[in-house]
Amino acid sequence: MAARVGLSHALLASSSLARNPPPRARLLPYPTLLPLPTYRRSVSASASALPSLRRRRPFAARAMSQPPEAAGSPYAAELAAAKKAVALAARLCQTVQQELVQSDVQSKADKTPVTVADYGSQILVSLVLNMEVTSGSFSMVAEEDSEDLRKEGAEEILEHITDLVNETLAEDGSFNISLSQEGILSAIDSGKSEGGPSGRHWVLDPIDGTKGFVRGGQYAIALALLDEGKVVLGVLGCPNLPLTSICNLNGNSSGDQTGVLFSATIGCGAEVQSLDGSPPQKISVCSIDNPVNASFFESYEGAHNMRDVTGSIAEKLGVQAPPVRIDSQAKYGALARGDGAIYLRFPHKGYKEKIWDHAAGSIVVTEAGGIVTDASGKDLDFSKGRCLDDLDTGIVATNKQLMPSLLKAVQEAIKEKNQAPSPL
Ligand SMILES: Nc1ncnc2c1ncn2[C@@H]1O[C@H](COP(=O)(O)O)[C@@H](OP(=O)(O)O)[C@H]1O
Ligand SMILES: [Mg+2]
Ligand SMILES: [Mg+2]
Ligand SMILES: [Mg+2]
Repeated sequence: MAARVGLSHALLASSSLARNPPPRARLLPYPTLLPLPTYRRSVSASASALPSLRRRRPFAARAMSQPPEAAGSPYAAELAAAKKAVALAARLCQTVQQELVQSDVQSKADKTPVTVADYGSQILVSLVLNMEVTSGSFSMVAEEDSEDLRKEGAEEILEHITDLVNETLAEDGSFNISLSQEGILSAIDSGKSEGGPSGRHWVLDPIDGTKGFVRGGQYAIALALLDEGKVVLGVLGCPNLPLTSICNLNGNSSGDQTGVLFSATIGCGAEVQSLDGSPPQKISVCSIDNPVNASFFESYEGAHNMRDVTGSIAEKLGVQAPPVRIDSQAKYGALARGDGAIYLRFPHKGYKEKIWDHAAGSIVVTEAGGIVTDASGKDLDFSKGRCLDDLDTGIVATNKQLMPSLLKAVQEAIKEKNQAPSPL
């Protein structure tokens, strides 16, 4: 286990923390200083296998530290820190996606992909939250851990991640700090909390939609705060999502400006702004009340959804438009700003939903006036640990007008599926 090592006085003297000292500085729970002054990453190959991505303005972590619009809310400081953390992580993800090579993508024990950017994003979010939120103890439930990076043969990828993180920190300039490889591993493992019903826990999906990220499609950096088992704050960074509606694009970015940050605090509404720091604007779900006019979102990945169930629900409701298939919690964000009317998610039997796949997205939708429940109409319970344990079958999200007829259609479709003879 990594020793708790604080920031050295020399480092503090030249850092932004020294200029604006927090009332009670918390020691970083992991060693931070690099043994060497700088690393430079050699970018070796082009991402020829990926669709080309335009170079864009870097996202502005600094711009996110403007006075929080939820000022007066008990979570104003946490919201400002969360936005800053997500914007910085988005910057790293964007850089990696533009230059992604095969060796940047690894396969985890459960056969799902993880990339250097998933790790890099988790490290940066952990670091920024530790630096910016100095009250109370730090607990984070996050998707990734360092186990594979500690194995023999992982030295090169660990060095690559270390370089990426330190270069992102240096380019941003908000934090005069760099991490050693041990600091990198410890920062990843600061996300090992089990969460639960008491106290405060950050919930992080450093890249939601890793498959979309690797494909050059949609993905999200999803960060939420649980307080006494309830989601009280959520931030979704969607670097490839157009600033205007995604409706009818089937997940592809248009020529419009992309890079969207959704945020919500309990009781304060939901907002959207560009990831490079435009002023936030209030958003709300659509007001459609006739399902015939509704459009619905579902996963891009067919294996993440029972499409016979979602197809049957759409048919029962009379939905005419084809589903809009996009990766990640960008679906929740798009729903929250009214790009579509319904989000359906019915994983195959046996799959356990993780809290980091829904915490940030669900509060963005509910604070935008929508409802998110399971198939029986029950609220999602984020207090049970790392998984959504009590979930009945699937997740549905829509506006208040459509929810009663949607739940009826969902329950009928599930009943019919359960009664149908199973294929041999
Ligand atoms: N078989 C499966 N069924 C449902 N969800 C799955 C799945 N395998 C992986 N997932 C989850 O689906 C998430 C992506 O959601 P979406 O389908 O909406 O894009 C993944 O998040 P990560 O990419 O963070 O691992 C992962 O947690
Ligand atoms: Mg994953
Ligand atoms: Mg995820
Ligand atoms: Mg993920």
